[in-house]
Amino acid sequence: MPDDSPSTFNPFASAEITPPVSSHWAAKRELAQALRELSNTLVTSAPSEELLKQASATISELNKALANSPRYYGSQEFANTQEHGSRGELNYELNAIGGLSNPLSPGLNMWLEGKLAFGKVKCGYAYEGPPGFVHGGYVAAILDQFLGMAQIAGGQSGMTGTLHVRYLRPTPLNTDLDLRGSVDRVDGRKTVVTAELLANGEVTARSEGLFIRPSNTLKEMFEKD
Ligand SMILES: CCCCCCCCCCCCCC(=O)SCCNC(=O)CCNC(=O)[C@H](O)C(C)(C)COP(=O)(O)OP(=O)(O)OC[C@H]1O[C@@H](n2cnc3c(N)ncnc32)[C@H](O)[C@@H]1OP(=O)(O)O
Repeated sequence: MPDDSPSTFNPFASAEITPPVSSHWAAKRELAQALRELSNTLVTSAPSEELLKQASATISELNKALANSPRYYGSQEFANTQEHGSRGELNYELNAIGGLSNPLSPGLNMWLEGKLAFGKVKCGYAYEGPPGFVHGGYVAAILDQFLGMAQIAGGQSGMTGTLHVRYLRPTPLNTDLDLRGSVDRVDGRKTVVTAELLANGEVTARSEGLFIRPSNTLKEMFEKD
């Protein structure tokens, strides 16, 4: 069973995308990207009703075929198989905001340069809130995930206790967005991290997160009996 021992896997050492652990996960990344493209097409097109119904039927068939394979519910269950990589590797694939094998994730890429954290992401039309702009919930989620990675520079990692976001201006869709952040202070199990989200060099949102290293172990928190 996985334990709390530190993993050597570190996808945040550079801006390079870390390769998948196996050809299986390479294929999953490809399918996730195809599904992202499908989502983008669905929310930006007006096909005939007939074509829409045909697409639903085709996709339902595909879903049935995929569902008829071994199933693992969540990254912990995948990790327990010991055939799909470590918990860290699986989080890198399946995470809701950064996971390359998760079609709902906008694919946030993040890394550390010394004590400074950097990130890049682009949100297509499926992430629209105000017309032409990224939904504020996604902005907050992207910042949360980014702050959660940046806290590593403080020497520990924990769960988000509080997240504060100040939305300065709307964040545009289909635009390369940059993130930068750093640890403000560490106080016992608490780490306070700040970050900015930028579009075309302008800050669109500023945030501060308080991360708390839990009193219980990862095993207690994430592994079911
Ligand atoms: C190593 C662990 C790694 C975890 C995975 C890392 C993944 C990172 C990915 C990140 C990206 C993804 C991000 C996500 O999506 S993370 C998902 C969103 N966050 C959560 O679901 C967190 C849910 N909450 C908890 O699990 C626990 O309550 C935590 C772990 C937060 C604390 O439970 P614990 O039992 O350990 O705490 P304690 O009672 O001993 O209190 C300790 C101190 O903290 C203070 N306090 C407590 N709660 C809060 C609060 N909410 N705000 C402000 N302060 C709070 C408390 O007053 C006390 O202060 P003091 O009296 O000492 O001054």
